[in-house]
Amino acid sequence: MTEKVIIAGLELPNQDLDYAMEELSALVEANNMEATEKVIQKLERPNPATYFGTGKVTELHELGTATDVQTLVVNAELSPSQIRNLEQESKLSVIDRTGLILEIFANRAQSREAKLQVEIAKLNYQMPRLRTSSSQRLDQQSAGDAGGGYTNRGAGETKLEMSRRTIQQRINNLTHELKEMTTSTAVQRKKRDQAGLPSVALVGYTNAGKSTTMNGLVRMYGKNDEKQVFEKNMLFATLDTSVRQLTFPDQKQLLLSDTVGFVSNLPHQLIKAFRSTLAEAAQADLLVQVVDISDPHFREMIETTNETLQEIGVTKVPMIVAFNKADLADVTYPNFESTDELIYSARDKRSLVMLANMIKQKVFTGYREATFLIPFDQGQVVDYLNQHTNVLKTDYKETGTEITTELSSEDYHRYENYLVAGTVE
Ligand SMILES: Nc1nc2c(ncn2[C@@H]2O[C@H](COP(=O)(O)OP(=O)(O)OP(=O)(O)O)[C@@H](O)[C@H]2O)c(=O)[nH]1
Ligand SMILES: [Mg+2]
Repeated sequence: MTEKVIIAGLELPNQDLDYAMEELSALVEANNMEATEKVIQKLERPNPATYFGTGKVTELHELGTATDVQTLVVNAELSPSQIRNLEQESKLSVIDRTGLILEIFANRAQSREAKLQVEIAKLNYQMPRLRTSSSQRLDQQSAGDAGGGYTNRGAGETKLEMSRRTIQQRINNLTHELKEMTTSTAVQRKKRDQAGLPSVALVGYTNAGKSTTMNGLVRMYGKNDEKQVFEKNMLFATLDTSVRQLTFPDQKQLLLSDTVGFVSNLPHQLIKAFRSTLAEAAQADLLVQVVDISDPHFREMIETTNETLQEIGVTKVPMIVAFNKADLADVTYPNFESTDELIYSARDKRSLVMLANMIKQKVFTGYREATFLIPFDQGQVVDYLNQHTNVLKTDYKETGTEITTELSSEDYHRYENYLVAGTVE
């Protein structure tokens, strides 16, 4: 049964609380809960003790009793003492925004890497919050996994210190395990880089259609054995990075990656723990920011994505903004606004061709045409050029195979020795 909750937020100066509360409500739903009551208070600044003002806290307590709701979800990251005080005075079990997002991530994580990352983020969040029910909830979710036993309310101070030490130890162990795992991921990435293929990363707000776009492109340009990634109408369906190879009809190839989506104020514990997963975007030659143009708040979502990219240190990678789900909005598609902007639908083939062409135009800029004369005993070079470059013409001469082809500057330099005079720059 879905748990009913009260969502509550402070309207501080210069804040669009309406949108923040809508987002919070979607996050609540993503955590299998239902926001049946919404409470808002206008304040100059948060109350340091209970976040909300005293009168509002009483109101929350009464509302909980009247509607038989036991849980309060607050639209902010609260300090440990704020959670404790608010729980005591409202008699409600309090979850803050960070705790909520951590719960969703914990429920979604499938791979060992994602599970480790979420667990580390959770422990870092719990550490200063021992004895509050927010951390208890998280603890119950992973009972037996996180060690347990350290969130007992009213535990003695010594026991608390001991628990903190145990948690720190566990964080260290998990971080070590994760590091070993990500080292092997980094090695894989290096191998891919050496293969010389450009890489493109899909980024954007959660549920924008990144995975659907990836699957569409893979269906059209992937090898037959390339697996589809998980796509679903829910927040944070994807928590792992997947990489797929695309080969276009002109033989040009690239690597496309799909990764975790963003939401505003993504908890810093998660950003830190997911650094290696998010690194895929930082290493890319091109970003495609997927935006759900059918959502009235798409502008805020772009803002959120750009802010998050900055926070993870992705500032210099060129980007195409791809406005998806045009079929649900009242706009013409596919339609490119400029070389950096496209309106499309990930479910539409013509759209995907257009997106692919825009991507190709950006990443294959260093490509050039050249003619090589390959001696007959160098068959492997002919094979390579046929498989990896866009061969335009093949002639058999007395001394070898003459091939005119379009190729990356890397490949050009690799076979420079075979260049036919006249094509050398
Ligand atoms: N109508 C319509 N639905 C779309 C389109 N693209 C994606 N969707 C739907 O939007 C939902 C989310 O798509 P995903 O591809 O899983 O989104 P995502 O960006 O990968 O989301 P996360 O992994 O959760 O961050 C799914 O139900 C898709 O079927 C589109 O062009 N039109
Ligand atoms: Mg996804």
